[in-house]
Amino acid sequence: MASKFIPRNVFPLSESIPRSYFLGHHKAGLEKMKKKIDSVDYVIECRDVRIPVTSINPMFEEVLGGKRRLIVYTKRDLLNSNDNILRKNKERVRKLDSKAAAVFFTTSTFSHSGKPILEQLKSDARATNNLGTCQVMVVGMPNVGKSTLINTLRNEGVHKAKAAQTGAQPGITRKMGTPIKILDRPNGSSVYILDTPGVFVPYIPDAERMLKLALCGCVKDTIIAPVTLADYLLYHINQNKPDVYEKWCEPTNDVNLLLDRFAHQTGLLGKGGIPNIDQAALNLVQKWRAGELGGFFLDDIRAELKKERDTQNALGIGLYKNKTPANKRKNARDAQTT
Ligand SMILES: Nc1nc2c(ncn2[C@@H]2O[C@H](COP(=O)(O)OP(=O)(O)OP(=O)(O)O)[C@@H](O)[C@H]2O)c(=O)[nH]1
Repeated sequence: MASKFIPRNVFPLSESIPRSYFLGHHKAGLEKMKKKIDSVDYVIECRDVRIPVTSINPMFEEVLGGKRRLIVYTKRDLLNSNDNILRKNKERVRKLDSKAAAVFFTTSTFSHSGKPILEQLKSDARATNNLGTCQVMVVGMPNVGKSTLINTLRNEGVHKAKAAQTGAQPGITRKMGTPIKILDRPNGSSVYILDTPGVFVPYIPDAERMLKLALCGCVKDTIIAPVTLADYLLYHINQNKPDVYEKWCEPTNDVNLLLDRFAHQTGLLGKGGIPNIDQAALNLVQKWRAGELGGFFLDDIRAELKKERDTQNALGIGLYKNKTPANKRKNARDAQTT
């Protein structure tokens, strides 16, 4: 009788995994946001629903300050966890955003998906300038789907064609765009939206977070070795549904075996019939990104929330600032001395 397959429950992280991907246009984009923020009335922050914690960029907290904000978890179609897991995780995710005006889980590639967001903006986004136009800035990590969301909102809101360029690789938007109209409100005022370049963080101390961001496409595919990325994907697939790759290979923890079989069966062979393992690894990752190999959370949201809280409390920054008893005492002391 065949022995039962046991998936790995820990992924071996190599020290050689790069931890940074902070490019010139990320830095410039962040600077531009800082300059622009005073003339912006509202912020939409996009995060990838598969990595709801890992795709938070704490640097936005510093830049965006207290601007009224709604959070959009993008690429909802790429999750097909069972309803119970999804509901529980959505509740956990919402806890992250207690200060947000609203939270949405959206598939921007579906038509009409922007409707609830537009309804929210219609009633909630106020213009602070004399012209009565409201400016909304969209921010997020690279490739989370900001420009796609903008196009959907524009199409739904003012029935106009695509205005922002989109693409499967990060870094398609490199400069802050010009304002794009997405809504005419009954009171005669309009809502305009600004696209911004995706911004990464300067250094990711946790190598596993880097792998998650890379797997979701926030990092260029040349940064992490394709076989490492495919191995990390295999680790997650095995914990969720190993039968998604049964047409190529039996359940395995050996990425080289899977890639070898995949390369042979999909014709990825070089001279002398040698399988092109790197290309096989990239193709496998792309299949997952296209939703063909199951959709699941990469973040263990409960564990990530705890890790995030611990890190940010230690640094005294970000989402959890002011929330610990020690911080509350410090804030009370600060308030007394000012
Ligand atoms: N399946 C799926 N794909 C999406 C969705 N939203 C965006 N995408 C895809 O994700 C990729 C990145 O989308 P963009 O809108 O270009 O992302 P961006 O955040 O503007 O990227 P940068 O230019 O790096 O800032 C594209 O291939 C989109 O088609 C979604 O809801 N579902």
